[in-house]
Amino acid sequence: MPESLVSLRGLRKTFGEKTVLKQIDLEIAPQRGTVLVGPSSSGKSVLIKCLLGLLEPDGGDVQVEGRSLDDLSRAERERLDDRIGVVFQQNALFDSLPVWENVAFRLLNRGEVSRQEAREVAREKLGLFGLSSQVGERYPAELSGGMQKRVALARAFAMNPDILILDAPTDGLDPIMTRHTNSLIRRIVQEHQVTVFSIMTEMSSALEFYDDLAMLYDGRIIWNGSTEAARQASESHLRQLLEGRSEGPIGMAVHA
Ligand SMILES: Nc1ncnc2c1ncn2[C@@H]1O[C@H](COP(=O)(O)OP(=O)(O)OP(=O)(O)O)[C@@H](O)[C@H]1O
Repeated sequence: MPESLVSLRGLRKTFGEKTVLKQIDLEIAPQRGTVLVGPSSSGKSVLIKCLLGLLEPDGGDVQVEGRSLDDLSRAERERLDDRIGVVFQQNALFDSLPVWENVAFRLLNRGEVSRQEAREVAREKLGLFGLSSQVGERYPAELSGGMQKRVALARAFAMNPDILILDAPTDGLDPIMTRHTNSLIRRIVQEHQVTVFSIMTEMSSALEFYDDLAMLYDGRIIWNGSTEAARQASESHLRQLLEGRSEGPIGMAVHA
């Protein structure tokens, strides 16, 4: 097994005058859960979008299984996309489609299963997140924020991905659903050899449910190691974030 599934090498991303990612070097181990933490506006979502190829980095490279994303043919890229389940921070559901079609979107697009089979997959995946098949017939705009998040999670699982990329997958969920979702993700990593890379804003869940932790600060990964080591780490930025203290080296001001 390779030591890392995804490698980010010297990744840089600038918007106008603002360099959000200065130099990102990170190895994401296969079949483990890695959590990305960092203060608000530190560039976590930008990092994930660069990793997914949704934003073009200004420098550096993203490699999956030792191959640069830039070198993949269109067909290889599509095959890779089929292996990746994604939850975006804002869920990114299609308002014009009923929930079940949102969940089964990729399956339907592939055209390899009937609508009936796709509907059945959607029903099963919605069920994983406590949503009934009646919810499947409704439209995203009719659902609460927490329900929309569950739909986005169900969609991420629809293709039985072996890589899950999650941007704040439990934000907006109640504590019961948060725990259920975190446990489910954990179980899936363990039982199905899935690799998870997830942004988390809730530090106790980050430490409890993930194997490895990387902290993004000032455009760089300033700490990276096991969550077990993170609990004991003395690095001052990481300690402040984990303990949620306002005093410390991380300021609270955010500049647009
Ligand atoms: N498309 C864009 N154009 C211009 N600036 C952007 C763009 N996307 C992100 N940014 C800026 O990049 C910075 C990092 O944003 P990002 O959403 O990655 O932060 P984050 O760490 O995910 O924050 P949070 O935890 O608050 O969601 C912010 O200052 C944001 O305004």
